[in-house]
Amino acid sequence: MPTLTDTDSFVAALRAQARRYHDQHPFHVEMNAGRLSRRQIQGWVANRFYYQENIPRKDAAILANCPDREVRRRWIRRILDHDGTAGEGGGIDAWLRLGEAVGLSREEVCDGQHLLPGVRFAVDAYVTFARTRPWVEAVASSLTELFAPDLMAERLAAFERYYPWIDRAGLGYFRARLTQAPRDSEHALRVVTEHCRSAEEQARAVAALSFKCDVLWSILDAIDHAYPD
Ligand SMILES: O=C(O)c1cc(C(=O)O)c2c(n1)C(=O)C(=O)c1cc(C(=O)O)[nH]c1-2
Repeated sequence: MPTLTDTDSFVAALRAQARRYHDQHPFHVEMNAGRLSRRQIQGWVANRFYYQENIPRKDAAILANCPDREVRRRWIRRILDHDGTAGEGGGIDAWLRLGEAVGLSREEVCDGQHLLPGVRFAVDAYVTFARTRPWVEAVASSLTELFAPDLMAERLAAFERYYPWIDRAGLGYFRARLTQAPRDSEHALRVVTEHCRSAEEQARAVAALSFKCDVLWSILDAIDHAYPD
């Protein structure tokens, strides 16, 4: 049986993937230093929409593959957080408001006219991973959200400080994620540590998280390449 130390070192191995998180991508470094142009910010917002709109489909794939009712009952909230409900807009609506705040119409964000092939491939790979891999690995791949809150807080401050042309009303998405991401990642970490007991299962969870870091990095590579200035 694994000891407590095993769980500790497993969690440490997961957290060590922070070294490969996209906060260190040159595009994000430039963004947070206030050095991106309006066109670069617009390109990022338009392309990241494809990630946002596919997150609920990724989470629905996890639900479909998960036999554990307790996990499903908790996980379904993620879908509502993004899709919203009849009475309340969700994250996707909030992202469209961010689009408007940076000068993009809802239509041009929704119809994918700015969507780059590399971003599409990376996001599609994430959804396919959740559809085809064991559900616990897909849950592990969501753990990049352990690293997201610091980046979100830094991004919020940077947008307010360096990009005065962006309408403040459009920043609600990031504010909401500051509380949603820690709540979600804490749950995902509990699920992963409970279900990955053997060294092999733990290694597969770390590999899933590493894959996800590659997804996020590739998205920014494609954006960085298409919008050099
Ligand atoms: O802007 C970001 O840096 C960032 C990163 C991540 C992430 O680390 O996966 C997510 C988000 N945002 C995000 O907004 C979001 O809803 C989200 C869901 C997930 C996921 O894998 O389930 N990651 C992320």
